[in-house]
Amino acid sequence: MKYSGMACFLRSAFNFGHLKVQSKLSVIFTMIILFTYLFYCLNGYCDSLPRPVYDQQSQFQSKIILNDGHEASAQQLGEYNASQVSIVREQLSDLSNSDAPSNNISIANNFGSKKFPQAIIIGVKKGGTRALLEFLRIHPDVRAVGSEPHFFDRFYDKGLEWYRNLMPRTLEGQITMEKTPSYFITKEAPRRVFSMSRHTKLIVVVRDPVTRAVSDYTQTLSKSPGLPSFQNLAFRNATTGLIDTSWSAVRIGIYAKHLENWLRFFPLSRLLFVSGERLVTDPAGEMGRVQDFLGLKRVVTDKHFYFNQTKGFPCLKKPEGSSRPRCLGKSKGRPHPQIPSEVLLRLRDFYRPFNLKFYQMTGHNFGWD
Ligand SMILES: Nc1ncnc2c1ncn2[C@@H]1O[C@H](COP(=O)(O)OS(=O)(=O)O)[C@@H](OP(=O)(O)O)[C@H]1O
Repeated sequence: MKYSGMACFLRSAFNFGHLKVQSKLSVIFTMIILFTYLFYCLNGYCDSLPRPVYDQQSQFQSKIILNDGHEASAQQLGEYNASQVSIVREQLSDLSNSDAPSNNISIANNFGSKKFPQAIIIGVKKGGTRALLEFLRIHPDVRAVGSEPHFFDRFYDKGLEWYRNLMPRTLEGQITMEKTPSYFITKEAPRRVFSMSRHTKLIVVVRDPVTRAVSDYTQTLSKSPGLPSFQNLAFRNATTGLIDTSWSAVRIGIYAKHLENWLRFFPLSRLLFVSGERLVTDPAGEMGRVQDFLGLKRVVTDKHFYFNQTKGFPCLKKPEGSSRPRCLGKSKGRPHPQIPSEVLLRLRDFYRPFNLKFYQMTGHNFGWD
């Protein structure tokens, strides 16, 4: 029954004897194209056609918000932990000034395969990690997750396959990357990354720990305006000037202590320390070092940057195929509250021995003292 119906359809489709040979040929040709297109769509290949940027962005955002590597419904979105949503919202706002977030998101890609990251930006929080990742994403051989996966600190129990599924697809020769600044201070992270791959390259963006602490405080203050003053939180005892190392804004800046944990598993050669200060004053120079470390051709150069006077930070010149230059969002490079100079001096004294140790461990003087 099915076959006789089909035969009838084909007979009537090709029964156009009254047409001239030329017209017949063009009708046959058109039908071949239509059938081929139908065949490809049924096999799912139509998905790889480029979509409008806004469509990709919304798809990208829902993937990020859920962080589960799968397409998800609005209901699942509502069920998702509120703090996660707010973290991701901030991460998205970091990218808000980008028109297409980066060239490797603006092309729908169903080719290649999802691999574990060969390189991870592991820290430090407020060091300039977002800037580094966005600058790297201009490189055609780098593909990175836009959000922070937090696999090696928060979601390790979800398993490695869950993690790999979050990664973008890469082609031969492309590097998969992600950034989660809290890995640097997570005790279990070095062992966990090592058990994924001992060859993972680790990048740490470090910044003067005093400025970093103020930046960290500024971020918390923006979310909780009733927060006590910086000095109230920084000192255990204001009279003696004893620093409260249990305050995370202070603790994160003791870089030497955290680095020790990583050096138990990885040789120093597997780590690259990027100066957060130089990333602002000489982004191209710092990007040169990063590309060398990753074994990439130096594609990202000074041609890609301009200094935006209003923002006070380097931004990306308009990338190819985009109409606007790109700066990071409002939560990056925001003004800091005024902290009394004696408080900052005391904090600087506190960090000095740790900084010296860090310079010795890395063989690099970052000039914070
Ligand atoms: N090009 C450019 N544009 C804007 N901001 C820049 C840039 N390069 C470095 N920075 C500095 O990055 C600081 C934020 O660091 P992170 O991205 O690591 O923050 S986070 O841990 O992901 O929240 C951010 O800290 P704040 O100045 O305190 O906002 C910036 O100083």
